[in-house]
Amino acid sequence: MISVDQALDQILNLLEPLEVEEVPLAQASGRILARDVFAQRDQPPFSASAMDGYAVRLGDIDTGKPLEVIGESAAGGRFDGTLGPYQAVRIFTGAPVPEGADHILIQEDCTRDGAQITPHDNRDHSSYIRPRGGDFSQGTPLKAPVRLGPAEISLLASMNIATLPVRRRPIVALIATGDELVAVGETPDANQIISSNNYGLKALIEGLGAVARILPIAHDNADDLTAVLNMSQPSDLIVTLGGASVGDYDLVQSTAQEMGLETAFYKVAMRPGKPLMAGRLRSTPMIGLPGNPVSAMVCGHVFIRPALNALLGLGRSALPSQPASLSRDIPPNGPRRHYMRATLENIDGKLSVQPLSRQDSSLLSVLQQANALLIREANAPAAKQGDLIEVIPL
Ligand SMILES: Nc1nc2c(c(=O)[nH]1)N[C@H]1C(S)=C(S)[C@@H](COP(=O)(O)OP(=O)(O)OC[C@H]3O[C@@H](n4cnc5c(N)ncnc54)[C@H](O)[C@@H]3O)O[C@H]1N2
Ligand code: MOO
Repeated sequence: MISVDQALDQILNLLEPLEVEEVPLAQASGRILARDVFAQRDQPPFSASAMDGYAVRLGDIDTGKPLEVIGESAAGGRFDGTLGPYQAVRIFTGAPVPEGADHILIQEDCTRDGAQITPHDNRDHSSYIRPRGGDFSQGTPLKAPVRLGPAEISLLASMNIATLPVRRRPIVALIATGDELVAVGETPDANQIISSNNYGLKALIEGLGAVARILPIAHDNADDLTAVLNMSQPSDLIVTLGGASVGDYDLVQSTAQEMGLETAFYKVAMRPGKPLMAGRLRSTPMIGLPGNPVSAMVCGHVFIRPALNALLGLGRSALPSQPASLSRDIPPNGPRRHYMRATLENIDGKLSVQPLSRQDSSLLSVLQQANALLIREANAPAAKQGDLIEVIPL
């Protein structure tokens, strides 16, 4: 059996970043920027007022003398003249600061009487001027690769970048296998269960900006599996669910091999997830996940997430983990790295992690209560309450 790190490395070796396509900004949410893009303009494009009030010369208002209001600068327009001594221009938030002014006197800090304003003694001392280019200037890059969330999208809009080079969305074909499975919404007979793994994986995959195609459930025979595997195009990755272990009806690997699968590895020293398999079927990378529902989802986090990141040009890396303090003693671990379902809490700024009491890989209700995977290394000795241990937040 190979280690989790070796398995991930071999999976990543099967994958190349996908092609780049141009999309309009309004359709770029959640996509991965594939090349650096550059601001088309300065922002703000002029020095701008941050408040409603009066553009003045700071030296004038310190004297306590009244100032004469000689014009107005509102957002979308500007005051064209130059401010002279003891003059003020009425100004609004976002409007250009007129020539000669170096300070915005907010309207709460003065009294207006006709065309005159008198500054109050007890004033706010901020200048309230946003300098030209203070946010970014023309040519400022947004560096690739980066996932485009709301902050990036609004920044790019402000940079006046109307279309963007992004990675094509990976297409993942999902194949659940097993005679006991029926699709959600159908009526199972007494010996059947509802197929959940394909829906859980679809949610995980689509949350990362990829497209999941749920194919028909394959029955536990080579003909049916072959027929469904033959439906897997178009796809950038084939993920099978179940049929991975050593039982008489675990036929995924042997059937795929008949179809030309080149196996990269089979079996990983991890719990849950031991019967994981990966390879290349014809030209498409394929990952065979174990059928136990929690095993499938844990492998989804540990392998499918990094695999999709690789297809999206986000590099080759394992999911980030961080240390947290154990909230109770735990026994030594066996020979496989254990990803324990756990709850992670921030207590007074310190992360505390508690493994859930039931760790069987069939328990979706336990997975749903977990918000982290606690990593127990292979053959780790017993750990004590308060020990620091690595966790992957989910
Ligand atoms: N003698 C051995 N038996 C098993 C071993 C082993 O090493 N020796 N490994 C165990 C481990 S670990 C796992 S994990 C499972 C994985 O088996 P398979 O990948 O072949 O999965 P199945 O047998 O098809 O199913 C296991 C379990 O999960 C349920 N299942 C399957 N697919 C779905 C689905 N889409 N949605 C919901 N539930 C699903 C299935 O009904 C079974 O209950 O093998 C152990 N056995
Ligand atoms: O490793 Mo299996 O994946 O325990 O449930």
